[in-house]
Order: sequence, then structure tokens, then C-alpha cells
Amino acid sequence: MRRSIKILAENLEKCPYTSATTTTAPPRRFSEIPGPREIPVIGNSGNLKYVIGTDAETIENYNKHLEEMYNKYGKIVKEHLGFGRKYVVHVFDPADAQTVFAADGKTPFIVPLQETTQKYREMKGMNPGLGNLNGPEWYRLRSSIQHAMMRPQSVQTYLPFSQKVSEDLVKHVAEEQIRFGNVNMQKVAGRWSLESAGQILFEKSLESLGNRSEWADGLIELNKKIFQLSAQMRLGLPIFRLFSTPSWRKMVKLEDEFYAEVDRLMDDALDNLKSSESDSQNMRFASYLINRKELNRRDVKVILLSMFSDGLSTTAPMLIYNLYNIATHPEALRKIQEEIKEDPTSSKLPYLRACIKETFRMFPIGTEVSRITQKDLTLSGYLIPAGTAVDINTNILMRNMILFSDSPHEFKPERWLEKSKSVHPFAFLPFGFGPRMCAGRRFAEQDLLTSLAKLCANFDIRHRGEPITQIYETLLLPRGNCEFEFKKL
Ligand code: HEM
Repeated sequence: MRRSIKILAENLEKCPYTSATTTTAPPRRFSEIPGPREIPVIGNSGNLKYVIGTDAETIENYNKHLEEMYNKYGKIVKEHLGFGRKYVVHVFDPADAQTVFAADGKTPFIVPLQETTQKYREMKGMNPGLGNLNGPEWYRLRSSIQHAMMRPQSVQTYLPFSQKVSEDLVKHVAEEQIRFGNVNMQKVAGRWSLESAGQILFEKSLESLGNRSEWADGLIELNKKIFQLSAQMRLGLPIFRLFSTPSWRKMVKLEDEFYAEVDRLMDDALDNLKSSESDSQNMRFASYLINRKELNRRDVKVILLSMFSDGLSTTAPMLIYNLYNIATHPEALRKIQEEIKEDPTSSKLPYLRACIKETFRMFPIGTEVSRITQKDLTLSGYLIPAGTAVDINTNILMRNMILFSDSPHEFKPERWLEKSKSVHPFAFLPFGFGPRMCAGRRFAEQDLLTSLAKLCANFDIRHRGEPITQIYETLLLPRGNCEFEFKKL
């Protein structure tokens, strides 16, 4: 990891943002970090709006609250969460992000994205899963999938399945277009991500893009409700930690329903797969896992469940955001179509890749990448003691005026193709960084590239109506008109 930091840091001198943060003065005290006024018990004055008014609009605008804090207090802000919770330090400077990641060590510690899911799994005697674990148990499970998930060559094994899913998607989109006159991508993207998860994780078609689309819609809706409620409970009063509140009981019911379905899918897959002596390089994911001697069936299920639940809510919105950018920029669609026409079998597609990268920048799926520091650090000149929760606000960083000064809110895929333009290497972190970087990154990138290429090669795509924006529902999910017109070429 140190080497990758070194490589990424090669452009640093060119960045005005970084040099401003370099200082030799002794660090200032933690208590001096700027932030909203603190009120005993409640914590930050800013928390009041979440405690008093956990209405949907307040929660949905949490990302705007972060932006306001950045505008008001600057590139480092301290917030006390109140009600027995501790401080979180928000950083909005890529140089600080680099310092935090450099200190990650072999087992970076994180604050779980969904505390409610962690609590539910603990209550049921389940392992909390990759994205909620810390320490040696996280390391043991993560090491066992590193080879199969993170090496580009390993993920290539799944290319034929990804291509099959993209062909099913094209067929499904054409049918929906004829049937409804427009395609509701909120539904179709969810079915697509479920189908892809089935192929990768359960080694079979779930027929989500075929005759089981209603079943798929039900599971996706359930997952959406869990994310919405989880956002409310994360920002509201944390009474559910102590008592069984109505929200907690509702959450347990939703999670029960979700796990009953996923458990059945995992058991079906594992009962049908056998241990094999064949070359593990060419095995699909579940087969690869059951052939790992260090993993028992329970471990395999923990990994499958983590991958399933983390993948379901991320790739579907990313497909929608990509389609939106492409459909609202006809010249970009034309360039993608020309690129594909020139070399129909190539998977290089530099222009489409730049469009995807630009969409990750403009529509980040998460508000932050979190870490709990394991040693004392100096961030923006302030001393941060070990054990502090630090949120690296990727959402703000990737649309920052200084870092993307020419046009942070414009869709400009060309910025990723122009070699002369240097972007701070820690300003663009859609998948996080280091040993805890998104475990599904390669799958997500491959699926998006393959399916977007297929859609662009087959259709002229149009978006009309209310623009798509983002709202906070634990992740940053689409709001606006997600209906598209797909005209067969
Ligand atoms: C397009 C989509 C996606 C984005 C932008 C995304 C982003 C992220 C980010 C930012 C993290 C935290 C990384 C860190 O702390 O440094 C993460 C973690 C994770 N992601 Fe993704 N993700 C995506 C898709 C997926 C998919 C498709 C899967 C599964 C197939 C997946 C599985 C996971 C898992 C298991 C973790 C936890 C890793 C750990 O803590 O060891 N993600 N993702």
C-alpha cells in the first residue's frame, strides 16, 4: 500500500490545495478544531434538527448539511454527536485523506455504515459481515477473497456472465420500452444488479430480467426501505441502542424478511456446489470460496451476504447516474457509439471509461469514507488522538471548486483523458482506498462498462422531465425522473 501511496503522490506538488496544508508548526489542540457550538448532552447545535425533526426532508438533505459545514468552517470540522456518542472529525482536504490512509496499517478500522444492520446481525447471532467488522476477524475474511475479487485477471473470468447479463438487459429494456412507452430505470436497474449478483455470487440466473421481475422488485423495495430507515435511525436520537423502539421493531421485521430471501438463495447455491480439485483460477466466486480450506460454510455465507447486500444498493444507482449523464449529453453518446463501432469487440473503450469515471465524480454513492484512527495524527494542523472517528468527505472532495476548478459541476469526461491536467490523487476516491477499498470494485466496473456499452450500441437514449439529483438514504440515491426513452438503432 505504501508503494501505491507513493505512486499516487507523484503529482502532489502541482496541487495548490496540498501545499497550503504543509506546516512545520506544532499541531493545535483537538478542542480548537472549528465546528458547530456544543450543547451539553445534545452535542452539536447542528444535531438539533435531526433530533427534533427526523422528517424525511431533513434526513434526505444530510449531504447538504455536510456541504454547509465545509462552507462555514473550512476543510476540517469537528462535530459532537451527543447522547453518549463521541466526536466525528470531517475532513475535506485530500492531503488529510492521504495522511489518514497512510496510517491505515494492515487492518484499518471503520465505523460501520449501518449500525442498525450490525446490531441486528449481532442480535441474531450472525457475523456482522465484512463492511461492519474490524480487527483480525475482518482481516481473515477479507484476505480470503482478496485474490478472487481484486485482481483484474480474476474478474475477467466473469466477463462472459457480465456479457450475458448485458444482453438480457438490452432485451428487457426493448420490451419495457414497447410495453410502457418509456423505461423506468429505478426498477430495471435494480433487476439488472440483482441478476448480476446472481451470476457472480450464486452462480445462476435469478431471472430478474425475465419472468421473475416482480419477485426482484419486491426484494429491491425491501432493501430500499432498510436503507431509508437506517438513515433516519443513524441521524436521529439513538434510543434504539437502549430500548426496543417502534423504529427498531420495524427494522427487525424488514431485515427478517430480507434475510429469509437471501438465506434461501445462499443455501440453494451452496447445496448445489461441490468441492472440486479443478483449477481455482477459473472458478466462479461461490465455488472458489467453498474450495478455500480455511473457510467453513458459515464464513462463506458471511462473505456472500456482505457482497450481496453491499453490491445491491450501489451498482443500480450508478447505472442510472451514468445513463442520465449520457442521455443528457448527446455528443457523449455519439462519441461512445463511434468508439464501439470502430472496434466492436474491444473492451478498452477509453471514452466510455472516462464517462463512467466522470459519473463517479459527479454522483458519488456515499457521503464519506470513514476510519477510526489507530495512532495520533496531525490533520490540517490539528492533533487528532488515536481512536477518533474521521470521515473523509469524498462527496464534497470530488466536486470541489478548488480541486476541479474549471467546472466541478459539469459533465466533462475529457478531463480524465487530458494527460496534462493533474488531479490530486486523493481527491477522487469513489471506492475508498487501501486494504479496505471496496471489495466489489472490479465487478462493479466491469458490469457498468459491459452493460453501458451494450445499451449505447443498441439504443439512442433520451431523458426528459425533472433532472436527477441525489438524496441521502444512508447512500446518496437518485431522486427525480428515472424514466428514459430507448430508441432502437
Ligand atoms: C458502483 C459501485 C460501488 C461503489 C462506488 C462502492 C464504494 C465503496 C466504498 C467507498 C467502500 C468503502 C471503502 C473504504 O472504506 O476504503 C466500499 C466497501 C465495500 N464494498 Fe463497495 N462499492 C460499489 C459496489 C460494490 C459491489 C458491486 C460490491 C459487491 C459485489 C461491493 C462490496 C463492498 C464490500 C464487501 C465493502 C466492504 C469492504 C471491507 O470493509 O473490507 N461494493 N464500497
